[in-house]
Amino acid sequence: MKIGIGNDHSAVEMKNEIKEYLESKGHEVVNFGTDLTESCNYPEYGEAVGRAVASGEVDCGVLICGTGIGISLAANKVKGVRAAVCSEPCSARLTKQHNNANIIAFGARIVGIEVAKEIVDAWLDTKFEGGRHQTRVDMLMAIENKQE
Ligand SMILES: O=C(CO)[C@H](O)[C@H](O)[C@H](O)COP(=O)(O)O
Repeated sequence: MKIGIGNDHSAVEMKNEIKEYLESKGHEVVNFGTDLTESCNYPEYGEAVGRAVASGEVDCGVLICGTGIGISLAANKVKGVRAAVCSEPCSARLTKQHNNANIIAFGARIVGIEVAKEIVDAWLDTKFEGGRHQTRVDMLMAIENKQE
């Protein structure tokens, strides 16, 4: 798979480890995050990965900031994105099965590297179940097209 990865200053080391881990499993990883530990702003990186996923430039995305929350909020502003913050593998598996999340996010200040790898594996190794969940995902995405 071609996977976009993004991060802010709080997650440079974890981004590098996850990128290397994914590459070791045969994935192509495109880095949209910062490689610097100087303070920066997570919306830039969440949006970049969100746009890459929504346009099809990459198949899916991994986002990491301090908590995973801010950067996923940014990605979820992009039409077509379903970014889910997960701090353990069970939720990561379920967000693919039920929500067909196309971006997984987690916090470098919340989970350790081994749990982060388990989260990514659980999400990548799981398939969307469709059926009743497709109805709900369709409803989710239809919210984007409603006029305010
Ligand atoms: O956006 C976040 C929280 O939702 C991320 O955890 C950021 O990484 C965090 O806000 C950065 O905080 P810092 O004090 O500027 O390092």
